[in-house]
Amino acid sequence: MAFNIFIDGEVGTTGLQIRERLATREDINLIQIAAERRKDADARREAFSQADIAILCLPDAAAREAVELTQDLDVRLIDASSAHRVHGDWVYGFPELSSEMRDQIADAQLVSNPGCYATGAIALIAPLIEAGLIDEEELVAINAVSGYTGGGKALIAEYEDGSAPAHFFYGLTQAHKHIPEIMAHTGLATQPVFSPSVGSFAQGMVVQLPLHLDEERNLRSLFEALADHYDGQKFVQMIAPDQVGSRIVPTALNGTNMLQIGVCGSEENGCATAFAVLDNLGKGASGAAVQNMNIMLDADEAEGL
Ligand SMILES: NC(=O)C1=CN([C@@H]2O[C@H](COP(=O)(O)OP(=O)(O)OC[C@H]3O[C@@H](n4cnc5c(N)ncnc54)[C@H](OP(=O)(O)O)[C@@H]3O)[C@@H](O)[C@H]2O)C=CC1
Ligand SMILES: CC(=O)N[C@@H](CCC(=O)OP(=O)(O)O)C(=O)O
Repeated sequence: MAFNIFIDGEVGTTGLQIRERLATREDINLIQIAAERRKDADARREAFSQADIAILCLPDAAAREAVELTQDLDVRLIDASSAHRVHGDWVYGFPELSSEMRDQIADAQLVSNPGCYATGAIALIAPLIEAGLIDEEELVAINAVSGYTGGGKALIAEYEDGSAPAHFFYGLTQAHKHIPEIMAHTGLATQPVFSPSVGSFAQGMVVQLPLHLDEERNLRSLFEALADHYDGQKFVQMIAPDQVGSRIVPTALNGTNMLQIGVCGSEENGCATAFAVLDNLGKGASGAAVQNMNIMLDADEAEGL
């Protein structure tokens, strides 16, 4: 028996990648509507009514509208947008965060995919708070670089026509849309200082968490806390301090659903960085959506990824 899946926003950046991941699967039947009717409420409602799960790959406002359209239908939703990430009715779709969260995803009617930067930041901070190596009251900073596909059609066009700079920082007023979910899903009491940036590559991302070291917080304890937390996770790859080398490359995991987590620095100098590498369109978007869908369908979690 095949499951009926509707990708609302199928011709957008995230939707296309999800379609590619699902196209060859025999256990999935894609419900599709003609591209020219993609914003037609009647056509979308008809598709929602046929689907077991709909994956929303839409701007936030359109994702909220989709929820309205499905009010009286029993379709389960996975939302890739940032509309519902701190909404109490929605399960946050980050199965590696805890086994409870994975179980909640499996049973959920409504799952919200984490943001791309938030995936990296939460992946580093939450386990370190849990291990007592970061205090919830600590003042932390998060630095990041993303591929330009994260910026949507306008930014993609700037890079494709050559008018965009090789690298730029943004989010300068400390109001980035991922900050609320980072706080909500780590427990940080004070807003972290977040410095995102974009480089001249389409996909890929590094999120860095700079940390000062002390007797308890050293390279080994940081690495071990993270490695313990992610033990057995098929989409997490740990990089020990002595394996990091001299460069962290944002494009290293492109085309995959993997999340690389590592720690590097100098105990002599008392300074370290915990880092996460991911594909902003993979584990940061379409890969995470497919992984959550697999968990909701009780399919192999790695199927299609
Ligand atoms: N790109 C990324 O790195 C990531 C994106 N996301 C999130 O995923 C969502 C989709 O992003 P992305 O794929 O980049 O966006 P795109 O703009 O590439 O795709 C969105 C698609 O939705 C369509 N659309 C817009 N409004 C409606 C509507 N009312 N009804 C039906 N379809 C509509 C658009 O059509 P049209 O082009 O005609 O407007 C487009 O095809 C966003 O919320 C984004 O924040 C999440 C993680 C990472
Ligand atoms: C490079 C860039 O502009 N990135 C986007 C985030 C990518 C994205 O769309 O994130 P969501 O997962 O929240 O949807 C931004 O900073 O707003």
